[in-house]
Amino acid sequence: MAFFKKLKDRLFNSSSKIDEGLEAIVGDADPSQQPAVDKVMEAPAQAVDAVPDAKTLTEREQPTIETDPAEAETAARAETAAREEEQRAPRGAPIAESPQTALPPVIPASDREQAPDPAPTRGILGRLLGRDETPEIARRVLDDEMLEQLEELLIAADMGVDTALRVTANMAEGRLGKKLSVHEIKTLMSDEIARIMEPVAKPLPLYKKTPQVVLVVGVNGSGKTTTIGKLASQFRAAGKSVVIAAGDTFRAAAVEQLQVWGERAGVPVLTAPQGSDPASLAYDAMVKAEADGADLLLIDTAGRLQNRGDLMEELAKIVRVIRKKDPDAPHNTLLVLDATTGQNAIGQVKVFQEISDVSGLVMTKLDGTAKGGVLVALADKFGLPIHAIGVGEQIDDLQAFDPQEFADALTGLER
Ligand SMILES: Nc1nc2c(ncn2[C@@H]2O[C@H](COP(=O)(O)OP(=O)(O)OP(=O)(O)O)[C@@H](O)[C@H]2O)c(=O)[nH]1
Repeated sequence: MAFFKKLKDRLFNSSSKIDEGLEAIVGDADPSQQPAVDKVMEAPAQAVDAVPDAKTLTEREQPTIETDPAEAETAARAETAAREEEQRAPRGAPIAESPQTALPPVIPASDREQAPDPAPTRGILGRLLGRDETPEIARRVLDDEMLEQLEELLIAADMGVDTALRVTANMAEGRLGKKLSVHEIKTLMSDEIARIMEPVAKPLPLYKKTPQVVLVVGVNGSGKTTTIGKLASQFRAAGKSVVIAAGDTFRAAAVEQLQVWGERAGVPVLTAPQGSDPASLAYDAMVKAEADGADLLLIDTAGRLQNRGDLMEELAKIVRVIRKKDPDAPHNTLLVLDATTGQNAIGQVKVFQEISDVSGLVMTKLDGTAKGGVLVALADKFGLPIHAIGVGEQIDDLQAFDPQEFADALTGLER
């Protein structure tokens, strides 16, 4: 549960976008559908009018208190003076200036206008039982117009037109004309999204034959280095021995960054002089991994998509060379995608599928983006396994992909 909370908090930007959108859509009901509000019996009312006012209390209490008449007169005078003083005083906060602002401060300002007046909604039974028929749950009839609005909401969360259409069409099946609350819509939406994602939620497979070679590809800045560091750390924690090869030999900064991650994870990082052949480094890394009896070899690669032909050739050469040591290598080609690029991630999968043999995905930066829906589009379009998701910059911010948890977090659903 704590884990879900964490993911939900991390995906706040995506979920809050859908959350707010759904509230607006349901609140946007055609007046002809009224009454679109169901009243639900709730826990005993907040005793707004059950709290006796101070004056009543004082009057009730007076007879029980024996006092000297002179003392009582002095006290009465003091009380009157105090009351007059109170009425004159400007009362620090504007709280009591209007009945609206006199609501208890625990109700957030945004909710104050909508806070139902308890008096009119109280039924006879409610009064007798001291209960209120609150809160009111808004509902809206699921029709074509609402479906279109839901579609637009999902497209705005970067789910893409095709996937948004599929999700809403399945949500509508057998439910057109039914009145739905925000929570019911979220549940339907979340279940539908989870259903699409279920088949692709697969952790990185581990093979008996070692070293298992994992080639990590993706455009610059997508989070390859960080993901390699996080993966190395997790495998180390699981008792596996890991070697990293800093295959982006053109960028000194990339190599240095990988060395830092290697230190954090306690894993050796093989480097080569700037500008040297990454294929030759990959070969050396294979030799070292075999000699060390390593379980895993993680190879970082360059991500300069601007020159697709060169990158394709570079990756092909790395593969050719490591196959001299193991004809089945690389055993996995992980494509790292940055969630903040939204629909661009679709194009990146297409390109990397052309230039390498992508076997699975890691999506990074799902924290702090409102574009998390792109992962649903990727699952729907390509069906490639999603091995993990990145939800932060720290070493333990790489999580296994859980479709239902992700779908709940994306839609802001509290179960
Ligand atoms: N918020 C967040 N930031 C991340 C995540 N993964 C990576 N980053 C950040 O994204 C930036 C780029 O990450 P890198 O790992 O350097 O990306 P790269 O693909 O190796 O990029 P190059 O080194 O340029 O090839 C860094 O500032 C990371 O800290 C994540 O899951 N969440």
